Amino acid sequence: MLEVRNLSVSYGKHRALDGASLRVGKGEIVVILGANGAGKSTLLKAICGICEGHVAGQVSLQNAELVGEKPHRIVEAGIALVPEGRGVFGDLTVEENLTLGAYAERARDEEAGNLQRVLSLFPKLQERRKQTVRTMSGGEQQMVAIGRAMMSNPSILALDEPSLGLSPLLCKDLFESLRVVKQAGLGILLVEQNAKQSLRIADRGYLLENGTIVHEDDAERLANDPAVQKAYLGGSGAATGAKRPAPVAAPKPASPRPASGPKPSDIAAAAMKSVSAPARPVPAAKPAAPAPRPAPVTNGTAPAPKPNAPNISDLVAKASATASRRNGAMPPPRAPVPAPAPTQPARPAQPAIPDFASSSDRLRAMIEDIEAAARRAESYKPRR
Ligand SMILES: Nc1ncnc2c1ncn2[C@@H]1O[C@H](COP(=O)(O)OP(=O)(O)OP(=O)(O)O)[C@@H](O)[C@H]1O
Repeated sequence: MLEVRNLSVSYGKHRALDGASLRVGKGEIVVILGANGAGKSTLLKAICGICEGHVAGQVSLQNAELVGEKPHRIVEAGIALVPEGRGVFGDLTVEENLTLGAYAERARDEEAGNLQRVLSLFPKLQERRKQTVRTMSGGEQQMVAIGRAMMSNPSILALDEPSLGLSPLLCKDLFESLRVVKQAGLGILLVEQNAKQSLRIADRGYLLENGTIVHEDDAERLANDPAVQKAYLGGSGAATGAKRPAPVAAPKPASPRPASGPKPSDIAAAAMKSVSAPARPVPAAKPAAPAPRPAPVTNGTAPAPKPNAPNISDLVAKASATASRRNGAMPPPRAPVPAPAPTQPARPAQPAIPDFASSSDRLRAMIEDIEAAARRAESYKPRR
């Protein structure tokens, strides 16, 4: 029914999909497995006419050629996409989202019937018809997205990682729902990282590696194939349930900041490095003696920074505490606590004013200045 032949996509010079061929029959679930960046989303986007890259090859549905067609023509032809990230309209109700899905001409005459079909498929949506979608859970929103796609009365439903971000329980529900959708006679093209569960409901599967389909088989054989188990199911016993299901690759981070990113202290240090010089001249009133400047101490137990190796994390924490004090209740002013005298006599070469060549010194000096100003402000009494 859906036939993809020799489909290739390039983003500039980057070949993201290379001669992919596949088919999806009526009432069949076909899963595409592949690691991050393998080209799975690109494949779906190219089929649905929304790919930003250059697309070559053939996509046909019931013998109608679709490559080069506008996305809405492809929806009219009978392919509906549930995009990664769902794309629901958060400020609209469930019913409004579903109704929008019936925009295609092929769906308009059967809008009422399709709505009933979707609501009986997802009873929760029936209960929540009037609920604003953004107030729903991730799993419920995913149901809205699938329901909305089904409202276009498609013959092929393409889903891009629908289980992403769902709890294991909701995943189970989702895959069960897809089984019901299949029973309604739709063909399903499913891109998934959850290999174990998707192979359980799928009829066939394709393995996509670096833009190339490297293997095709029926789902049961794929699930029992030791190579597939090793690459996609987390070990040899996974298909029998003996091992924890593993995604094809590391799951996408929920937040845009990678867990392994730079530490706040590294970011602070890098930011300070970009400051080429102190923002203002060093005040002349600063003590000229070689003794270290009084250390700003936010409480009696805070360690005074070591003259030569201040800890950036401590400084950042102090700066943050200063800011909190300013925003919240002001504690009674504290007298500045002098730093302990250096254990060794200060060397003449050591400047009285910190050497601003070091970014951490600059940061420390700025914080000290800010704290000194805050102390002056706290103890300021206007003359009558
Ligand atoms: N719009 C784009 N412009 C340039 N390169 C892109 C674009 N979209 C995708 N790519 C690149 O094409 C390759 C395949 O990306 P694609 O999103 O299809 O992979 P994927 O298998 O869906 O990955 P994931 O599982 O992480 O979503 C990647 O190298 C990606 O960086």
